[in-house]
Amino acid sequence: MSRVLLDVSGVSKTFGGVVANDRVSLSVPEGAIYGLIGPNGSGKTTLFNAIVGYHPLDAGSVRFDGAELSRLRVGDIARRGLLRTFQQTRVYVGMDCMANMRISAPGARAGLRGLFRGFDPETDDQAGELLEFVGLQDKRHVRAGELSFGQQKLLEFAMALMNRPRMLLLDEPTAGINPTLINGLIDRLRRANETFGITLLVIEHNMRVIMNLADHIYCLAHGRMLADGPPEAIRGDQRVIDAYLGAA
Ligand SMILES: Nc1ncnc2c1ncn2[C@@H]1O[C@H](COP(=O)(O)OP(=O)(O)OP(=O)(O)O)[C@@H](O)[C@H]1O
Repeated sequence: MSRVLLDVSGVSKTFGGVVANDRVSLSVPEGAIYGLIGPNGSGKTTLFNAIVGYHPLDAGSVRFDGAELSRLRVGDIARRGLLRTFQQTRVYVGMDCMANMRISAPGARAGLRGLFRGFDPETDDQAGELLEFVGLQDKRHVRAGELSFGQQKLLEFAMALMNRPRMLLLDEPTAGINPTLINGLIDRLRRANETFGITLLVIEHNMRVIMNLADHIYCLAHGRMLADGPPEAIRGDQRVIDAYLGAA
């Protein structure tokens, strides 16, 4: 097995009286695709936020490639190659796809001026190639707001790839997408893992998707790590089944 890239150890986070993460630990080896599941409110998004520096931890540590992240800011963590996407897409609806890609290039956000000044050919080449990778090459000059929700998710994924991440945390990448596009998106996630070597940790409610995609699955319930194992073990784990039935 490859070496550990992301190592979360004993992470706790409380909001007022709500214990959203209670001493959560997990680790993801470099080059793997891991899943994170759990009923609504079990603490999955809170854990993603903790990993990428959106909020300070109450306790615990997050190490990425051996370095402690828990005191770093979001931007510093992103520069180390660890990025996340969101349940709701975050594309710029008034801009076309190319402009969305350009503004996602490292350093672009620091100077909006760059948008008007034009970008270097290398950035544009990379943007074009990645739009092609996600199947949006025909939509280069279409405003993101005119894309379907599923296409916006593909665009958001391509925007994340502009940063050449080492690891992506994906928060429900298939939520709200029609079944045809879901298969395309899964295929792209797998290819990003195989072709670019990007390690993935994926929150997913769609069991068919995560069972097919992930090498290994962690399951949270009530803020705690309930179980982890290969998909076939998780599928039959009575604790996991009970957690979902109890939450239904
Ligand atoms: N900023 C916040 N302020 C207060 N409570 C919060 C905050 N963020 C999360 N929580 C609470 O923490 C708990 C865990 O929420 P979280 O969003 O992490 O769960 P989740 O597993 O991602 O849920 P879902 O599957 O519905 O997205 C919930 O009880 C939620 O209400």
